[in-house]
Amino acid sequence: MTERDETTTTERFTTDGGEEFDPAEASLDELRHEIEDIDREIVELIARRTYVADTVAQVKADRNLPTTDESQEERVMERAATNAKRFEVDANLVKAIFRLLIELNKAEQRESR
Ligand SMILES: C=C(O[C@@H]1C=C(C(=O)O)C=C[C@H]1O)C(=O)O
Repeated sequence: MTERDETTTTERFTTDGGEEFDPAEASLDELRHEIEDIDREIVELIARRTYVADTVAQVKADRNLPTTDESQEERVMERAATNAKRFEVDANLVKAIFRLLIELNKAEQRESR
């Protein structure tokens, strides 16, 4: 008997293949799968945001408007902070992410002009 066997009172589970595994590890695995799904959704949302911003860029180009719209950027940043508070996440962190998203769009918009 190993030291771990003597000290643990946790019920033992087996995988389909009959190997023993730690239930704490199993839930860690489930949680990581959940994170994986969320991460894919985040990338999908970034792609959607980028696509719409590209369309905005085309409209601006057609109307001879500049790529950058600082007042719109301020509105986006303010909304990001409001939503961060609503969902109880760090507003500075969320704002930093949105700053990056905006810069990403502007870099792409400049390239396509
Ligand atoms: C997408 C736009 O173009 C730029 C990018 C923005 C963004 O990514 O949110 C906001 C303002 C603009 O500087 C826009 O004007 O709405």
